[in-house]
Amino acid sequence: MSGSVLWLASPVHTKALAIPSSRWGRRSNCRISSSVSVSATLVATAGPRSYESYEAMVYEVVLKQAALTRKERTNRGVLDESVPLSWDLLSDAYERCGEVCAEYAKTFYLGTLLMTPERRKAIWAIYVWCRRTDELVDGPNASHITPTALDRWEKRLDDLFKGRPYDMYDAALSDTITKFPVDIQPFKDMIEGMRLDLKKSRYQNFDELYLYCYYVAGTVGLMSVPVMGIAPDSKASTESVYNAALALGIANQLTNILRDVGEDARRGRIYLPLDELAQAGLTEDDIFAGKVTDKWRNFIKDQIKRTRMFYDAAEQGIFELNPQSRWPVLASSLLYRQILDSIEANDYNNFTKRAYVSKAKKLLSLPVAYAKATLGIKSS
Ligand SMILES: CC(C)=CCC/C(C)=C/CC/C(C)=C/CC/C(C)=C/[C@@H]1[C@@H](COP(=O)(O)OP(=O)(O)O)[C@]1(C)CC/C=C(\C)CC/C=C(\C)CCC=C(C)C
Ligand SMILES: [Mn+2]
Repeated sequence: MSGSVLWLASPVHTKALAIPSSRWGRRSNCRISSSVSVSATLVATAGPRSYESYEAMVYEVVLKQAALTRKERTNRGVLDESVPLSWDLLSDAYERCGEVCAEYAKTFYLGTLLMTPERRKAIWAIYVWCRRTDELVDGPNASHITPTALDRWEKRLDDLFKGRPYDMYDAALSDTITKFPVDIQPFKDMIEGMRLDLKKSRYQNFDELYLYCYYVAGTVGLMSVPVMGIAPDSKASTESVYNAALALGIANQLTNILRDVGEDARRGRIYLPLDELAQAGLTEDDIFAGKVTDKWRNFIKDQIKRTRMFYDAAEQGIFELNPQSRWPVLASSLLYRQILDSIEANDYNNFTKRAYVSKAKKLLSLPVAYAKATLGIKSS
């Protein structure tokens, strides 16, 4: 990781299932345990001070993003440097983003069709940038990706935010940021997550895992809210909506992690809090052995419980979004959440059985989400 490094104390969560934040309604028995280095990006965002947890640092990013939206900040100071694109080129660029989105995320793409054309195009552009970033470390060329390549990708990001896109997809995002108060920080933080992934394959506690989940998925929530918009009649604070967006990203990523335990272990990676693993009487070798025991079932039950708490925290916020933006978010949240049900149905064998949501269930989720979103039905 480049830049300065700040040392801080990270809390031990004596109650394994706690979501580590006073914002989630509790902060239990934090004890100072160990020192860990903090990302330069977050230090740059949050300033040179120490935090009791990574989660507290991420919260500062949330506050900053919410403040930017509240003031309806414009990125426009930079526009003088930009090369204007013809309307034809731009609409082509957005169309291609839509095609990529439809190809990789069909259900989500369908949902975006309900949004206003401006919003839908902007979400496609953000989606494509995120997908391309993820492909760098997860795609076919992933083994060739180095920190230098990520630095180059970040330089490209800086340029497109200054109105100097490299290609069509970048041009769409470059245009999007002139129309919506989207800030560069969550994009930079996602790249930081990819850097982290290149060098880290173990997470000592949930706070470390939380930071990773923020980088690669919570950031998506923060990028999306300025485009999706908050309902004009919403009484919720801007911060609470951003918190919900962050929570949904974290919930999605934790779900991915629980689904992919076996696959990740085969790549030598463990995205689970090692301290909680030890508390459950399990070791890394148990994961590599891939045996479903009662200890494992109990451990995964606890991880699922916490993940559902993040979904619950997110759901409230979905109803504060602009009405046309609610459906795709709710649909994707319902769909993703069902992966957890599937892990349970597989009797917690996430080593060799892939948890998935059947086509029929996916199809059923769409009208359910639509009804909930339009009638404002929140889960009990
Ligand atoms: C409606 C909606 C879901 C909008 C988000 C659109 C968008 C910009 C998505 C980008 C997703 C993406 C490509 C992220 C790159 C990193 C990554 C792959 C993260 C994982 C996604 C799942 O993808 P997949 O299953 O393909 O994973 P694999 O690569 O196969 O492992 C993530 C788990 C992150 C997804 C995170 C979100 C979709 C955030 C959702 C939050 C919001 C849209 C905010 C909603 C607002 C409120 C107030 C709740
Ligand atoms: Mn991926």
